[in-house]
Amino acid sequence: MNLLNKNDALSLAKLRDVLIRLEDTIIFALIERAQFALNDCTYQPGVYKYDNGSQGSFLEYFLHEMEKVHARVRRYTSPDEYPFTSPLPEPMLPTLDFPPTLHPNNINVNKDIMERYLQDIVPKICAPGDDLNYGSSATRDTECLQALSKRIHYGKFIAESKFMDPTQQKTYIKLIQNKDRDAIMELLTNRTVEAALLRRLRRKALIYGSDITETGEVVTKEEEVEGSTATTTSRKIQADVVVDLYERFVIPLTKEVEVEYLLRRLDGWQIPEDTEN
Ligand SMILES: C=C(O[C@@H]1C=C(C(=O)O)C=C[C@H]1O)C(=O)O
Repeated sequence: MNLLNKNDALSLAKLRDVLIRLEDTIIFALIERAQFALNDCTYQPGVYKYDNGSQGSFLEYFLHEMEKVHARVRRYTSPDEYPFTSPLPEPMLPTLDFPPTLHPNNINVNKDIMERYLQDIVPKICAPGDDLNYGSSATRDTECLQALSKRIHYGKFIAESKFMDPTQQKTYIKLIQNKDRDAIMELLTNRTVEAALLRRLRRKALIYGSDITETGEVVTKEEEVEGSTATTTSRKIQADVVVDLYERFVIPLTKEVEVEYLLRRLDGWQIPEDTEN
């Protein structure tokens, strides 16, 4: 998809294809991270001294330096004029800014992503302990966080696309004018799409998380299950963890981004006459 092409950028079907592809990115990023131990010291503030004077954890230092590079490069690649006719809140392209102060949203999405990732995800996918691979695990953490942030910030494009739907625009305008957050959330929610996503995600996590031999067999291991030995598939990541991550965290945050975006959608925008009540 070309985000600089307005038709592509606002086609709901194309945007949903991007979210589907990002499922693969996120699952593989988690699998990459899961090969290293927890390495808890990389998340503790003040363990190391940094040349930029930062007080944060090793991971925060790492993210900060990465984001500096991204910000510098973006300056040279942003088009002068973004081809949307209506304003999109900054930053226009989803990024993981750090330190996480950034968004014009009330919610501090990236701080939420970071907290939930560290509390809920890393301890479930990594072996407890320390394997001294601090640089490797911080690199993988960065990839996971950037993929999650990108996915969740796509809510802005999804929301714009839903708002531009001529059959829905009047209703959205009314709800936005009434600041009816709950009704906006209800209107933008598509439970069929969510349920299909969770089913697909479980299958992907089962398949991508398996090891395959050169003759195509799925690698198995012998395991003690309730007192007897059973043959189970050896998995690099538990499908439940991935599904739970989406159900409790990725989808709800994407929708919060959608609502926050829509609540600002009328600011500085002239409502077309034929849409006004
Ligand atoms: C992203 C969308 O909006 C909502 C959020 C979804 C998600 O985060 O996966 C899925 C369906 C909708 O409830 C969409 O409609 O595709």
